[in-house]
Amino acid sequence: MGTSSSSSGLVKAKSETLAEALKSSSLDFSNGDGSSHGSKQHVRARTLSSPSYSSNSKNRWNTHIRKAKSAHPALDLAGLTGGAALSRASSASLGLSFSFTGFTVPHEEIIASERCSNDDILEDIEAATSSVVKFQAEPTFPIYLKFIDITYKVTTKGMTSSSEKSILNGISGSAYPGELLALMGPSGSGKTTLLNALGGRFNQQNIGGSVSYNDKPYSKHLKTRIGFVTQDDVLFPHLTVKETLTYTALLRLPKTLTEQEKEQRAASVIQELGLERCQDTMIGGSFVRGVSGGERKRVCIGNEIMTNPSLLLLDEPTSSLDSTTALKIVQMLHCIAKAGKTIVTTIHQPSSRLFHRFDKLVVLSRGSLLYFGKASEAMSYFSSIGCSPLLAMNPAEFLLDLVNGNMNDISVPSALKEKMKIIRLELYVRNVKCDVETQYLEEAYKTQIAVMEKMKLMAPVPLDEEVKLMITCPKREWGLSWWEQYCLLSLRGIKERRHDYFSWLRVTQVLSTAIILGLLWWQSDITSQRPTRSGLLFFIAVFWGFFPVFTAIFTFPQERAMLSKERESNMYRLSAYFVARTTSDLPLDLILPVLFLVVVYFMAGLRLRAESFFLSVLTVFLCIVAAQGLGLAIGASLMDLKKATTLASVTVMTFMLAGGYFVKKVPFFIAWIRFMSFNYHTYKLLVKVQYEEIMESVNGEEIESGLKEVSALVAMIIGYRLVAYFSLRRMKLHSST
Ligand SMILES: Nc1ncnc2c1ncn2[C@@H]1O[C@H](COP(=O)(O)OP(=O)(O)OP(=O)(O)O)[C@@H](O)[C@H]1O
Repeated sequence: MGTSSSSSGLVKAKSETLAEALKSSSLDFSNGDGSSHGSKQHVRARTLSSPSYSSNSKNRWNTHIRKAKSAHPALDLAGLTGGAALSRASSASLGLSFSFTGFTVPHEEIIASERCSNDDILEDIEAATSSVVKFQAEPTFPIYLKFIDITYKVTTKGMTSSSEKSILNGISGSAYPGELLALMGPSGSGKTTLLNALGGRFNQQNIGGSVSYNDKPYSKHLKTRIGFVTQDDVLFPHLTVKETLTYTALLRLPKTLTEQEKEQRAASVIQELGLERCQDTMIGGSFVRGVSGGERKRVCIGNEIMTNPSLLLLDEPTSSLDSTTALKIVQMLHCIAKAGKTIVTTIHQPSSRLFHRFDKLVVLSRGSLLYFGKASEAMSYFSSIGCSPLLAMNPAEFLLDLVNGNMNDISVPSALKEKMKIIRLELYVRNVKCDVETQYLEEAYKTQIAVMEKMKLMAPVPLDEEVKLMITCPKREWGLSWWEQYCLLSLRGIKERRHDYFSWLRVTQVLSTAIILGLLWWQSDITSQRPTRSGLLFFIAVFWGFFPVFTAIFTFPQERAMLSKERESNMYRLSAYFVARTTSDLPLDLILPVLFLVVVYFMAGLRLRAESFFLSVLTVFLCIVAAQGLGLAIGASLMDLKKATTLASVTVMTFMLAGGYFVKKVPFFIAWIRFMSFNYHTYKLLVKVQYEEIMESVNGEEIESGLKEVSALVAMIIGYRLVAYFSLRRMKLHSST
């Protein structure tokens, strides 16, 4: 890998000298995972990444650097302080970026750093380390993101006809390691759509143009390298902030870290995002009061930055935050970017202080590109095309006013003024709708910048082919084994549903039904063969076949957004999630029927034998698990609660009617329904348990061995769950696709 030139030798020598220097100043110079990586060189400052790292550690870091400087005065100081020379060394000669305390410093950053004074670099690094150094130091790779002529169309259905709507019209741009790219534009201009396209979140056939990552197209292996903070906060409402971030750390961080290290990482993210005060507060949601909107947003960001992704995409990370917190968040993103990550964020109305943190800017209006380039050059570009503010204005405010066509405080070129007059007249006379300002700005961009920018985008990224391939085809590794994932997901599920889990409402519902049944069938005589006794048994079969279906239906549709998000980031195996989600509630599912049957047994005077009580419990348990399977299958295959409840009510009613109590002989052409009815099998088993030694038949039905019924219920338990599992496997991860 890499070229072997004389400069690479020099660079290597410098790297070694730096290693020595850092060693002598008590810093550990090794690969991120502690092993030797051949040509890949990583500096890991363990002292700094330790959880005990505090604000004065910055000073310690500076001391280390200064010690290194004085020990090796011949060393390139700019490179040493910023890690820049080494980055240049490795990226130029080895085709790799240099991993510095867990993040890479890319080629561009290095070149940029040459223009800065040593103090600037030191300041940059200080800021970066203070924000990001606490994140674990595994090696990351740079991602050069380019997008050329992105188009996106959707078909919208009207009352009578359907039409095609263009959401994005040929958007081009780029974001490289070390850069923070902001997507700006009015609401509905296509920012989220573009961000989704950049994150590979659309079916390729819906989208035109090309998005490349280190000159390679999107591949699913990139999932682990990309962090995506969605506009809607997708979090479990009943978990606390600390629990949320700790579970993310445990599930998403690599196996190379111990459980303790993962927990420490979660703790440092909490500290980093200023969430210490609310770390034990529940996240909350529509029905539960929890943390504030801004805190929730920060938890979402924490979930994504936890894994140290190479490319971080954020949709409105500062919405609903006060200006200071928003600035803090953007400052942190800026620091993460400077540490070698590629960051793209949509933003609504940044303050001027915030605006100056952006390296690049995309300005959109109605899906068209009005500007792509350096953020610092945006104002001069717009003034070059005749649009500049008449009063001192925040640049972001000016840009938004401009693209929204609010020209009150903006000087407008005479050509545009003339055009606007004609259009207004046309508007008045013919009721024509035309956005003349956007058209003007779009044309201006096309003629002034677009061609030049596209040429730049065509240039290959400064990385070796081999390194590019390493990024698109990394080894897929889970953070935990299947069993560990299962245990952790079960525990998380139980914690999230702890309020439901021991719900007194459910207990009251079951107990009151049992008492009413007991009173209605009070001490019914088993030898009297009264048909009412079979009525009681049939009701039990229906009761325990009804509620589980309607509870289970909600399971996957309710967790769809979370499942989709977590699967998108390869957090765990679907099978581990599925088994955990469908088994973690089973203990309660066993407790409730036991309670129920104890009451009914004694009150209704059912057969008082330990064996028959145990068999009745087992029968009801099988019925519950089979009914849950049906609910899970319907919910997972439809993923729509309205449709699912409608289908489930029809199915459950049919199963009940075919359950052997109301209709004794079912016509042969629909006899199969009876065999699919868990009510039927449960009823038959309950009857068998109660009457086995007393009579040969009940209500004209022969009493046989219950093996057939048990097998049928077990087949349903497995079959319905398989349907649910494969439906989830097929589930599209994003509703937009
Ligand atoms: N699947 C779709 N079907 C129909 N219209 C869509 C679809 N997806 C996006 N749109 C429309 O495309 C436009 C751009 O949407 P997008 O969410 O990207 O805007 P935005 O700039 O992110 O807005 P905001 O800042 O309000 O979040 C909107 O008018 C939206 O209604």
